[in-house]
Amino acid sequence: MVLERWEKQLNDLFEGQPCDMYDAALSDTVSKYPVDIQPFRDMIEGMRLDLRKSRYNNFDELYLYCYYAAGTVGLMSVPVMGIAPESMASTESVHNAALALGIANQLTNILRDVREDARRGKVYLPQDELAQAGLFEDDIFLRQVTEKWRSFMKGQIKRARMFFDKAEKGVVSLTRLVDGRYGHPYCYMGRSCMQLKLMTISL
Ligand SMILES: CC(C)=CCC/C(C)=C/CC/C(C)=C/CC/C(C)=C/COP(=O)(O)OP(=O)(O)O
Repeated sequence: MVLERWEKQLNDLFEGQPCDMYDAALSDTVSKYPVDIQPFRDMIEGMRLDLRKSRYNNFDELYLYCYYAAGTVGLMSVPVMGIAPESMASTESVHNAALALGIANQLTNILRDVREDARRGKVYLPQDELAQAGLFEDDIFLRQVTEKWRSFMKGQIKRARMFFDKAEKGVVSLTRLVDGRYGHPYCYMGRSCMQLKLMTISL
């Protein structure tokens, strides 16, 4: 299976034996910076989870998925971006901020793509919170924008914003910031916060 092959290639490239040019680029990065293999393994695990799971009972379960899908990217990025020696922040707090940025970004994508995901049979919203709000899956599938839905979504948007707030504190501690869509943390923050704002306005 593809994911097993990726896992094997991942181990190989971390040992300096890349199998293609993409792996060679990552292998080179791994040789230059103290990158840990675990977030990469966790990302593959997330893909496995996504193949077998289409509902999330509560936020804890959803958080774990968000960690696999995007929190991992935050943890992969920190060793490359570097923590400024003069920064007073602990390594742990910078990792937590990077993790929070990944979670915030993934939550935003989930809220943005609710309908598209539902069409594929996927609901990445906590089932217990949907039930508490008096919502049923048909409200999603039938695209019912009711008062209940509006209020539920406002709560979800608020939570995503909280993760962005948590992330923001860590950015100042980074040393090597690269511009571009998949580079600078502020790019993710700006783009996703704009998406959250547009969602709020359209509710
Ligand atoms: C904050 C600190 C201390 C460090 C930042 C470390 C970084 C760069 C973290 C990035 C985390 C992050 C935003 C991960 C998400 C990666 C991901 C799955 C991107 C795809 O998302 P979009 O680009 O929004 O997707 P669409 O193309 O569907 O819109």
